[in-house]
This record gives sequence, structure tokens and C-alpha cells, in this order.
Amino acid sequence: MDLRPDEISALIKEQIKHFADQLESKDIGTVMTVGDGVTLIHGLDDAMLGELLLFPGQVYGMVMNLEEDAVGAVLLGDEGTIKEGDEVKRTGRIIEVPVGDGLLGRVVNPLGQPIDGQGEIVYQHTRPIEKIAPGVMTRKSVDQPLQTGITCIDAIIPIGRGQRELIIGDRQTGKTAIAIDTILNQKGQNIYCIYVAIGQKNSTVAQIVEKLRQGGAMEYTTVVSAGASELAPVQYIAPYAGCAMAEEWLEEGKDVLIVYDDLSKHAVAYRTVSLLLKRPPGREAYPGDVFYLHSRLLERACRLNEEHGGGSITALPIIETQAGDISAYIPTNVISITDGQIFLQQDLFNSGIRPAIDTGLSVSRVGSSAQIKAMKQVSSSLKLELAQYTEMQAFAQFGSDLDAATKATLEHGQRVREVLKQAQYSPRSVAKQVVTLFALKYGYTKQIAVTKVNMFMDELYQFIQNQHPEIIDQIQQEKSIDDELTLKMKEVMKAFVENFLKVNKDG
Ligand SMILES: Nc1ncnc2c1ncn2[C@@H]1O[C@H](COP(=O)(O)OP(=O)(O)OP(=O)(O)O)[C@@H](O)[C@H]1O
Repeated sequence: MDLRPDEISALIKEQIKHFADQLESKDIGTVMTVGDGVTLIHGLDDAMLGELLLFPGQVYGMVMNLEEDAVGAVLLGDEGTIKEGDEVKRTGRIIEVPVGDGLLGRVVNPLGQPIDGQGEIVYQHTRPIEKIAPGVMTRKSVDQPLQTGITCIDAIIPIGRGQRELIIGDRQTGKTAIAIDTILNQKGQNIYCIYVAIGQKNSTVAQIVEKLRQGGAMEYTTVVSAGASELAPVQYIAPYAGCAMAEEWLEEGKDVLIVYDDLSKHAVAYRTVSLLLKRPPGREAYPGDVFYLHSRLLERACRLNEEHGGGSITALPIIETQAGDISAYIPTNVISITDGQIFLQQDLFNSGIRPAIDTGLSVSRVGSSAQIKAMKQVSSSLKLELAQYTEMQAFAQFGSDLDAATKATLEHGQRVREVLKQAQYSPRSVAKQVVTLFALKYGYTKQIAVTKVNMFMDELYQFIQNQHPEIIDQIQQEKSIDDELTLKMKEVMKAFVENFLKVNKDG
């Protein structure tokens, strides 16, 4: 038989054309390697970054690497059932979590599944965990306060709704305590709260949930927990899942507070995932995009303008430092992303100054515009007074012969310090904070012994509450202290101090 080359090529072309028809869809791939919670898959040419993949045994994975001829994915479940050659299906969607009011009072994992043993979550719809942050035209500047109930923060480092304020400090310095107290203080404030626990022990999370429940805070709070024993990819998605839940309420025009406890562990989980996926390590072995990891999360905190519902997400990320080193990689990254930081010092904590906030290194870049006028009036000089006190205290250690002005600064500073000390789970109302700081500002604590300052403040507030409730009402309603109120408060306080000194003879 005589076949010409062009006929042969035409035949082959025809065959190939039909062969192409028989090829399986690009939506199914094959596992090339699997191990350490990551897999390489061949054949998923159209896979998207962050897409969910379905493995045999109903195990899900998430696409993290798009390589030239393979796709790298992390597994969100047990890898024991998956082996080389297994089929992998695309799902065409990225991870979604249930959202809505059904989540209030519940403890869920980062996939939105309940882990509190209280039955299924009731929800109408789900949301993808990743979303591009609202643009600048939809936002509004921060102008409403978010009261933490902690005097030191509300007076010196105020937080506004829609702000991102970092809580940073060494281990066991009271970081979580500040976040939990803030959640507890939102009772009756019409703010929804989400507490995202990343890499914490389940027992710690259980204790926190119990505290919130006792304080009646679970009614408006959701806890998202990715425990220390969870796989790194699950810890990695936890804050995004929490943020997606917050965004649902945000779009309904509500105010939300979200705590990420803590982002150091989150960065470590991401580093684990990245190294397993053989991404090149950078500084401190973190991958190059670790800044983006946190910036895209924290950018989602915002205050929307009225046309977009006027809701807000206030974010309180937590970062743990090693030996107070805030210049390490992750702390500097997050400091530069957020609108300020509350810096907690081990030394202060150990010397009994709790919350151990270093007012010199702490700052709030936008919160002061959200502070109510009354608070501004009584707290504007506090930071300076504390700085002067700390400076003089160091200097006074060298000599006993101090002039009267120095002595007065030291005495006043001691009282300021005392007032700013606050036990856990005892948030103070705005009115109480204003009354307390007013007494401090106008020197009504001068004659009170340092050890009795807090008792004095409690009794003073109680007295005003009982005998002069109109003062409290005016502070709450007018949100400022006019001349008339100033005179009245001075009069009431003068009389109270005299009486207090009579009863407590030693001051
Ligand atoms: N204002 C406070 N007054 C008294 N004790 C406090 C105060 N704040 C925190 N503590 C105590 O200090 C300890 C550490 O607090 P917490 O767990 O909040 O710190 P942390 O920095 O979040 O710790 P970790 O490093 O474990 O995350 C706890 O036992 C807590 O009860």
C-alpha cells in the first residue's frame, strides 16, 4: 500500500482530535505525593488559589501553590486515607463558613462546625473566608468610641469603632485578659463580638468561654477556636473565618469587635504550611508574603460610611513577644499595619501594676478623635504626668533630699498609677472613669494615702451615684463637663474628701 506522508499526518491529526474528546475533564487530578499534611496534584490545570479540593474519604484540601505542572494543596483533614494516584476533584469554590445570628453564643472551629456540643448551627447562608477589604470610598473615619472598661486604655490609649489596635507583650502579661475584659464590657453596648483563638490549649479556650458565659457575654459573642492540636492549615484559616463571620454583621450595619488571639501563632502556622510546600524561607524562616498574610486580614477591619450601612469591625490582634523585643519580624509587621498598640511589660506586671500597660510605648493613632469630650477633659494630661513620674522616680532613687515640686510630682504620679491599676473582670463605666479622673485631676486624692486611693475612688463614685445621680446622668447624656458641672462636682468632692478623712483618720 502506498501512503503519502500528508495522508498519515491527516490521519494522526484526526485520531488526536477524537482522543482529546475522550480526555477527562480538567476538574479531576491525581495525587502525585502526599505527606506532612500537604499534597502535590497533577492535572488540575484550572485550579484557583485558595480553592477547596475534594479527596477520597470526604477529606478537603485547599490549593496553596499553583506550579507549572502541578498544584500544591494543604489538607484540612486526616491524610491517612489519601495515597498516591488517588483522584482529586475541584469544587470550584473557596472555603466558606456559616454566618449570621445563629452563631451567637456558639464555639465553632475555623470551618464553622460546632465544637461546643450544643447541636447544629442554624444558618441561612455562608460566606467565603477570603474577601477583598472595603475600599476607601466606602469608609468613614473613626468617630465613635469603643469602651474597653479599662481606665488606662479608655483614658490614655482610646480605641474607636473600626480601629485596629494591637495588644502586644511577652507571655503571661495579661494580653488575653485585656481582650476578654473588653468583650465583657460590651454588654448592652450593641456590639457583636468574635473571639478567635489560634493555637491555644483547648482547656484555656474552655475557661475563657466559661468566663464569658458567666459574665453574660456569650449572648453577643462567637468563639472560633483552632486549638494547638489542630493541623497548621486549620490554624491558618481561623482568623479569616472569624473575619468572614464579622463581615456578615458589618454589612447589616452592626458594630463588631473581633479579637485575634494570637497572630504570632498564626504566623507560625503559616510558616509551617509554607515550608512544607517548599516555598523559599526568608527572615526568621517566614515566607516572603507573611506581611500580606496579616495586612489583608487587618485591612478588613473598617468603619463603613452611612451609604454602606455605617457598620464597623474593630480588630484587636494580639502578638506575643520574646523578652519584650518589639523589633522582631512579626511584631514590627503588625505594628506597622495597625493603628496603634497597647504594649504590656513583664516588669510592670511583676511589680503589681496590672494591667501592665507601658503608657510610654503604647499609642492609639485614631482613637482620640472618638473619645467623648468629658473623658478628654479629664485625661489629657495623664500620659505626660505618668512620663514625668517615671522619670523622676528613677532620679529620686539617688537622693533623699527632694524639693517640694519634685515631691508633689512623685506623690501625684503614685496616685495616678494607683487609679490606673485595675483587677481582671472589673470593667469601669465611662461615668465612673470620668468621675475618678476628675478627682485625680483636681487634686482630691492629695490627702488620701496611696494604698487607699482605689477604695476612696470606689466610695466616691458610690456616693455620687446614690446622692447626686444627676451628675452621672449629665456626664452620660451631655458627654462633656461644663463650668456649672465642674463647680458642682468640685463642691461634692470637697465635702466627700473631708468626710472620708474623718472616717479614715490616717488618710
Ligand atoms: N489586671 C489584672 N489583674 C490581676 N491579674 C491579672 C490581670 N490581668 C491578667 N492577670 C493574670 O495574669 C495571668 C496572665 O494573663 P493572660 O493569660 O491574660 O496573659 P497572656 O499574656 O494572654 O498569657 P499567654 O502568654 O498565656 O497568652 C492570668 O493568670 C491572669 O489572671
